[in-house]
Amino acid sequence: MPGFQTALAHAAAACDAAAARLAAAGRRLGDAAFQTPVDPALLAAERQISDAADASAQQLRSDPELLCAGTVTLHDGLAFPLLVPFGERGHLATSVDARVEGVAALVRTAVLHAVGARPPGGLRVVGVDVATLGASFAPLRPLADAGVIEAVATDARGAADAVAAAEAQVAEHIAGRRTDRMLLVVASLGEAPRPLVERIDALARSGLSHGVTVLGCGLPQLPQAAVMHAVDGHVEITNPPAAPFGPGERLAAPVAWPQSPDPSFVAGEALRLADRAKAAATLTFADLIPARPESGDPARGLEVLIGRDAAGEVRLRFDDATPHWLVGGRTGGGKTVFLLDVLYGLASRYAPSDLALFLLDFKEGVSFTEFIPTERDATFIPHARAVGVESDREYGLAVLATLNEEMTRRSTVMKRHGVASFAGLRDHEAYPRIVCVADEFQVLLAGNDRVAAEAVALLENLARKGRSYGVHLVLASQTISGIEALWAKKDSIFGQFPMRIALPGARTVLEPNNDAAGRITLGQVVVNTEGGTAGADRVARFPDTDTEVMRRLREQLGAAHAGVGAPRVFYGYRPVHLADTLPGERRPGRALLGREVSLRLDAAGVDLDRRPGRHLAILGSDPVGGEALEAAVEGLAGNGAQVWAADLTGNARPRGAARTIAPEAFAATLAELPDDTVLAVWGLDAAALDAKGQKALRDLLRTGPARGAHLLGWWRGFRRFTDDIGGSAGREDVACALVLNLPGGEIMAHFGQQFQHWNPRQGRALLIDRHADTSGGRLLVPFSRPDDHAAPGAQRTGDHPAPTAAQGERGRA
Ligand SMILES: Nc1ncnc2c1ncn2[C@@H]1O[C@H](COP(=O)(O)OP(=O)(O)OP(=O)(O)O)[C@@H](O)[C@H]1O
Repeated sequence: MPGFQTALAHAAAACDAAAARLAAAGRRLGDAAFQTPVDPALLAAERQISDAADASAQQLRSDPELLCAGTVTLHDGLAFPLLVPFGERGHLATSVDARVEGVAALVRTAVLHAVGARPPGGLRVVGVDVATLGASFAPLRPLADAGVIEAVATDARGAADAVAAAEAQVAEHIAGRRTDRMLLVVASLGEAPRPLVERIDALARSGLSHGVTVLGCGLPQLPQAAVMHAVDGHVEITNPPAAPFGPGERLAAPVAWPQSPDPSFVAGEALRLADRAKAAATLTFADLIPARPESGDPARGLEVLIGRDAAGEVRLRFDDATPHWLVGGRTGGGKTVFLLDVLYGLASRYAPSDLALFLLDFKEGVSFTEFIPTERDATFIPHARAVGVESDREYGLAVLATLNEEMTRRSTVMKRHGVASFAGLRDHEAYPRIVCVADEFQVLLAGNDRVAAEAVALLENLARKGRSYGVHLVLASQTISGIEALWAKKDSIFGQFPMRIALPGARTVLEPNNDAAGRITLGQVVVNTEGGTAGADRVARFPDTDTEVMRRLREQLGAAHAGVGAPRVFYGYRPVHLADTLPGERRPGRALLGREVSLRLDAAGVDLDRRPGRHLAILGSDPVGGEALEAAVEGLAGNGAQVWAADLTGNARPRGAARTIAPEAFAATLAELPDDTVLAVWGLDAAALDAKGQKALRDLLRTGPARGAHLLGWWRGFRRFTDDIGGSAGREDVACALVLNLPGGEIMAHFGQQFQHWNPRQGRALLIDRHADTSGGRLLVPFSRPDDHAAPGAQRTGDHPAPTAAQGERGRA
C-alpha cells in the first residue's frame, strides 16, 4: 500500500510508533473491500487506522507535497483526514466543479495549504472560475490583493490567458529562468472548448516536473491526477498515480469533501498569508541602491533592480531586446515613485560618463527636483544633463532634436570604426548610454501643429534607431486619451516599445485583452516585455522612495564626480530676469530680450548692427512687453550704447537710458535722433503720429541702421504698428519682432504663413528675426522685472527657490 507508506515515511521521524500501527492496519484496509455488516475485528483495525492516521495527518499537514483533500469515513463514526500527493508529486481533479460547495471548500483549502506550506514567494496561484464568476475565490481576496493569486479568470478569454500564463511558467521553467511553482486552480471552466481542456491536460502532463500543479475541478480526465468522483452522496478517490493507495483503482473507503472552514478562519488565514507575502516581497528603497555607487559596464545594456515578485528580484533592462519603455498608470498610481526607483537605481550603478539622463516633465506640478540643485539642497544627480520642469513642448522638441543629432554624431563615429552596434562603439569610444524620460509625453504630441508633427517624427526616429546608438526612451503617461490619440501610429512608434510597464489603472500600455493592471494595487507594477501581450506579465512590488537614501546617494555621487556640473534646468513656470545673465551673454549692440526655450537656454535678443531693418517691434498688450524692453535698454546701456527713452505708457522704468524724452517731444525726436543712438519707446501706439510723424518714423526705420540709429518700439496694438510702418511696404524696414499675446492668425499676413500656429501664452514670446531665422521664429521666455511682476508661476518660486544661474540653468560647461 505505497500511498500510506509514503505518508508514513514523512511521519516516521516524528511518529514512529504510530507509523508502525498505521502500516499494519492500513494493509488490511487497503486490501479488503469496504464492507458491511462490520466484522468486529475489522472495526478494531479501523479504529487503529483512524487513530494512527489522524495522528500522522497532524504531522503531515505542513508538508507542501500532501494535501488534506477531505475525510476518509469509516464505520461507527470513525474518520481521518484524506491526504493526497499534491504539488511536485501529483495533481488533483474532481468530477464536479466548484458549483458544489464541497468542491469550493476544496479549492479554498488547497490554495491556503499550498501557499502556506511553501516559503513566501514560492508559489504563484492563477485561478479560473467561470461558472461561479470567481465566487469560489472570494474569501481569498487578500491573497489576490497581495498578488499571490495573480488572476482569477471569470470568462473564456480570461481562462485562456490563465492557461497561457501556466504554459509560460512551464516554458520558463524548462529554460531555467524560473524555479518557483505555479498552482493552476480550475474551479470551474464552464463550456470550455475542447482545445482549452487539451491544453490543460498537456500542462498536467509536463507540469509536475516543470513548475505547475493543477487542481482541476470538473476535469475528471486530468492526467497525473488523483480524481475525486462524486458518487451518490459520497466521494470516491482514484489512486494517485505517483503513490497508489493499494492494488485496486481507488481507495476502498468512502471519502467526504472537506468541510467548509469557518469563514473567519479563511479570512484570517488569507490575511496572514497575504501579509507574509507582502513583507517578503517588499524591498525597501535602500535595497535598490548599492551602499557605494558602482560603475557597471553599459556596453551591452543597462540593468536596474526595481523590486520583487513571487519568483524573486525583478530587474529591468535597457538593451537590444527592450530598448524603450512605455509606462502607464492613473494619477496617484505610483508612476513618479517608480521612475525615481528606476533612475536612482541606474544612477547608483553606472558612472555619469556611462549614463546620461534627459528628463522631461510636461505636467503641471514640480517633479524631477530630486535631480537638480535647489537653494535648500545643492546636491544633484550628475548623470542628469538636462531637466525640464513643467516643460514647454518646444523644450521637449529641442531635447528630442538634440538626441537625434547625437545619434547622427554616433553613427559617423561608428562608421569610422566599422562597427554597427553600441557595444561595438564602446570598444573604441566611451560614449554614455542615454536615457530620456518624458513624463506625460502625450502633451508633446497633442494637437495638430508643427510641434506635434516634428515631435512624432523625432520620436519615431529615436524609437527606430535608438537601440543601435545607445539612446533609450521612457515614455510615461497617466491619461489614456493621449496614448489613444497615438494609437493609430502604434505600429511605427509603439511597436518599438516591447517593454510595457503598467501601474494601477493603466489601460492602454497593455494589449486591450490584458487587464492585469486592473488587478494590482498601489506599490505593484505589471512588467511585460512582450508588448503588453496577455499572459506575459510579471507582477512585481516596488518600494516607495526614501528621501534620506536619495540625499545620501546625491552626496556620494557629488563627492565621486566633483568635476561634473549641475544639469541645465528649464523651469517652465518661472520668470527669467536680465540680472541672471552671465557676462558672456551680454554683448555690445545686442538687445537681450529673454531666454530661448531650447536645450541650451541661451539668452536671446537681436543685434543692432548696420544692416537695413535692424530695429525691433515688440507687439501685443501683455505688460511683459514693456518689461522686456526695459531689459533690452538696460543690457544695451550696460554695454556702452547710448539709449534715449520715451515712455508713452507712464509705467516704464528705463534704467540706464542716457536721456528721457517727454511724450510731447517724442514725435520731434524721431526726426532728430543722432547717429549711434537707440531710441526705446514704450506704447508707440499711443503716439498717434500724424502724417509728418509717420514719415519721420519711416525715415528713421529706413535709413537709421546705416548710421547706428535704431528703434526699439513697443506697440500694444498690431494694427497701429502696421499702419505706422506703412503696411507691407515697410515690412523689411523692421526686421525683428517680439510677438506677445497676438495669435498666429493675426500676424501671419504680415510675417508669413509659417507663423499661423503661433499660440500666445502667458510668459512666452515669439522672437522673429528676418535676418537670423529663415523658417520659424524662436520661442522665448521674455525677461521680466525681477521684483513685483506677477509672472506665471512666480508664486511657486518661493516654494522652490530659483537656483542661481551657476547652480542651475547654466551650470554645465
Ligand atoms: N511602491 C509604493 N509603496 C508605497 N507607497 C507608494 C508606492 N508608490 C507610490 N506610493 C505612494 O503613492 C502616492 C502617489 O505616488 P506617485 O506620486 O508616485 O503617483 P503618480 O502616479 O506619480 O501620481 P501623479 O501622476 O498624480 O503625481 C505617494 O504618496 C507615494 O508615496
